[in-house]
Amino acid sequence: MSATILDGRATKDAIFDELRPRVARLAEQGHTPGLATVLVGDDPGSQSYVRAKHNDCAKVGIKSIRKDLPADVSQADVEAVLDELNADPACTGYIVQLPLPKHLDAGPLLERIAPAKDADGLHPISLGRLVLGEEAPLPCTPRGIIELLHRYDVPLNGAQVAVVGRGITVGRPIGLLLTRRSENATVTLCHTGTKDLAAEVHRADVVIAAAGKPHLITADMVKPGAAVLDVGVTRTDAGLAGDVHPDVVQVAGFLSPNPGGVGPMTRAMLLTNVVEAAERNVG
Ligand SMILES: Nc1nc(=O)c2c([nH]1)NC[C@@H]1CN(c3ccc(C(=O)N[C@@H](CCC(=O)O)C(=O)O)cc3)C=[N+]21
Repeated sequence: MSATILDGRATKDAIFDELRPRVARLAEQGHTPGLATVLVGDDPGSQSYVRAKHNDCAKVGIKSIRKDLPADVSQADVEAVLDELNADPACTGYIVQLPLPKHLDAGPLLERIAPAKDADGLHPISLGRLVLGEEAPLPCTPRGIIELLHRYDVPLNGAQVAVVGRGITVGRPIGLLLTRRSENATVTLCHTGTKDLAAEVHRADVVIAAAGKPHLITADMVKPGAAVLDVGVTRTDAGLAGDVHPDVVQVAGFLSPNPGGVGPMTRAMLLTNVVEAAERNVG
């Protein structure tokens, strides 16, 4: 038996089909949503991600604004660009593409984003609201993971979930979403200090691998029939490697591959956050 593949590309396309009429309605009201990206430097990976986001916008009718800055841009010049976007009515929401070059202080820049324009859902105000259960833009990758599971009818209510990795974009926030009453999962957050990772993973109905360690999750660790989501990705000499060993497909009930799983879902949720922000602005 082989796992059912949780197809992030097809699901992203389905979500785009749902966003298109919402964007058209906003446009008719004179409120076409706009997504801006701030990209510093010429890292090829970051450039290709940003390009994909602008292509996505074109597909659903969202206006997109690119701010590409040189690798040696000053902190003050980035701040000026953020202030400009905060004031620009054509920009509904925006992201600062990470990672930033080392000479920039990322924290104060990310905090400078107007919370109402936080498309990533990673602003301290947004994360604080998530903890408090208040309405806010949600972090895109965790939201994409949950959306993918819902669309394939993978049960979360009462499920035991093992999250592997405590990063700010995925591992740290996803437990907050999964333990809301609407999802009702029980979550264990595993990390490098976890004594028996194999045991924690083995009792899980859902495994979210977001550690950034190639092939960390092996077939023997997975409970037969579990849903496994490969979120981490690492560039190795042999090419891109996910956190999940390829043999897991033989044991899992559902598998979200990398690529083709959570990455496209992250982009779909970014656009969803922008459309929701535009709808909030119209009231
Ligand atoms: N402020 C900020 N927000 C982010 O959301 C953010 C970021 N910075 N920095 C980098 C990471 C990475 N990330 C990805 C999103 C989609 C794919 C994606 O769609 N990947 C495709 C493959 C794309 C390809 O082939 O190049 C897939 O998994 O199938 C990948 C990676 C967002 N990030």
